Amino acid sequence: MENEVHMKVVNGEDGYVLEDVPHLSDYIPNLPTYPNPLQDNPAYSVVRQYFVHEDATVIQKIVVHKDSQRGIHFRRAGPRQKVYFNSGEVHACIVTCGGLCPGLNTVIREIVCGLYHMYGVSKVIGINGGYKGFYAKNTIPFNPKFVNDIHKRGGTVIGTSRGGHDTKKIVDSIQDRGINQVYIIGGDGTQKGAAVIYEEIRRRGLKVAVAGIPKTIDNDIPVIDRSFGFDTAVEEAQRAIDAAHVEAESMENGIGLVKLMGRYSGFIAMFATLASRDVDCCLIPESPFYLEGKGGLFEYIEKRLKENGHIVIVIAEGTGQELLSQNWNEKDASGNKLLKDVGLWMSHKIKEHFTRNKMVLNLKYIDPTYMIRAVPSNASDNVYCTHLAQSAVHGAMAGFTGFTVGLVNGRQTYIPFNRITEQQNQVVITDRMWARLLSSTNQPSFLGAIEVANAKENENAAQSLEGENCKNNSAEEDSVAKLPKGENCKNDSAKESAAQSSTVENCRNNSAEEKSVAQPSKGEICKGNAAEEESVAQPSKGENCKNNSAAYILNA
Ligand SMILES: Nc1ncnc2c1ncn2[C@@H]1O[C@H](COP(=O)(O)OP(=O)(O)O)[C@@H](O)[C@H]1O
Ligand SMILES: O=P(O)(O)OC[C@H]1O[C@](O)(COP(=O)(O)O)[C@@H](O)[C@@H]1O
Ligand SMILES: [Mg+2]
Repeated sequence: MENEVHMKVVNGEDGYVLEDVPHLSDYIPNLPTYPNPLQDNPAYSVVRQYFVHEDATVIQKIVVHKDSQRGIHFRRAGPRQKVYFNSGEVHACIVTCGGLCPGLNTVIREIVCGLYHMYGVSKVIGINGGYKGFYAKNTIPFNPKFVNDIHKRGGTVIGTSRGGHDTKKIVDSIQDRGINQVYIIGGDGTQKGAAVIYEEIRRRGLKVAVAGIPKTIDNDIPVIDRSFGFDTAVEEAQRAIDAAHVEAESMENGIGLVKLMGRYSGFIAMFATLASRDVDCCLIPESPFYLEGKGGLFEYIEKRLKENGHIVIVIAEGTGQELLSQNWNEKDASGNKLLKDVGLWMSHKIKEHFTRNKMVLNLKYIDPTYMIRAVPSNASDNVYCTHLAQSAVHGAMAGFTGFTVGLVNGRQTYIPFNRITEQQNQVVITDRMWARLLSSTNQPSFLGAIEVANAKENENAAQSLEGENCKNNSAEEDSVAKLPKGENCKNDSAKESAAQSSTVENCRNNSAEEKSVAQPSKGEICKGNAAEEESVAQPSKGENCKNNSAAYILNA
């Protein structure tokens, strides 16, 4: 099978780059268009400029200097004046793949309802049990009544699975059933699968729009501000941390150990720790640690027990796998490495150490990993899921294909598949956010001077515009590498202060999202605003940046 990737990159003035998404008209000539039925919908007719301008794009990096190039942009999502499907013609399907995540049912509900209520589409089916359901199972007919209450349930009403991605069989099934819009909800693996489905559909010249909706409880998908369900997961993790804290502080030398999800990325652990304030130590895959000796974990535990009588430790599941699973190469059906239980390993190690040192210890290990992803999404994730689903529907109706919908700097965008599958979003331990965590827990960084220097160097190398970008995703901030030694941002739940270097550094935060704004000179204003505002960054003059609803500003 041909494995061709069609990139659409448009270059403009002053370094403007649009990483565009494909359109059905790119490979099918003379497609008819229709007026968007939304123009006659009373709910939307009152909206000023409801349709998105065809040139509207969203900038990826909102922190700029006065001489910055305009940089990478993505196409803004939303309804278009013209659509490429008429209502009666659409036969849509929805599939969910990979691990569970809060909000899956909300996304399903809103795709179904969006298609019905906004575009008058009544043929929508669910593919049962992930990718293999395309060729191995019966489909589930959807309508607004069927999906009415599903957002109140965890999981996915159409089931999910790992493995079973057979591109030919899947596209045969799409073709045989006459499906012409495919909504694919899943993580990095799923989006890679969606990309090859799109390429095969294109190779066959089919009028079928393929839209991805990124799902990952680990928040490990790059480019986007955060993934849906992440907020819920962090909130749910609080319950486990609270329980661990209550247990630990009620006993002599109490240790509460909580394992949270995070295969390669420790975002849930980091945010749950920052939110809780009861955690004394947070361990994530991105930050190596060691147990024995000076500066090690055991020394720190002993110190905290002496000072405080108890300690709460949060550990992300992918942490320290190299310590406990050498020569372990088992994989799940999708090819993801199976993890060993680092929480269990850690509790044995701690007990062993303190027994050896004849210290009384009361350790309680809590593993809420599946509990935090099996719950229904919270209110804010529900709104977010609705927005994502509707953006996907608008995109497919407008004829875009081969895209993932995603929030970039508070705006809904269409992102080409390759952009979100080529790398993984990870906590950058040279960023202010991790420094903020270290300062809030007071834990050792476990890094020697050489490792710190290396981490900073790697991070600097990864940044294309030296000194002028912050990675725009949920947890990442402009790199602390640029701060003189010892100048970290400190955090204190409602009020935060960012320590300054002599030259720069404001940072600005919102619960799940952080951006940092370097302010080298003057006149650079930050505004918080509602999620739907125009104009993200104005690099040429004024250097303003606007952020979304929950944002607040941190001034050093
Ligand atoms: N490189 C790939 N190409 C095609 N399909 C893939 C690829 N990686 C994963 N998949 C498929 O995507 C689905 C979900 O992948 P998985 O890694 O389990 O979860 P997630 O999408 O949440 O990362 C599985 O059905 C798997 O077979
Ligand atoms: O659901 P499984 O197969 O037990 O796998 C658990 C894994 O799923 C996750 O929750 C999410 O992983 P995916 O995004 O790949 O679905 C990981 O945090 C965890 O390691
Ligand atoms: Mg994955």
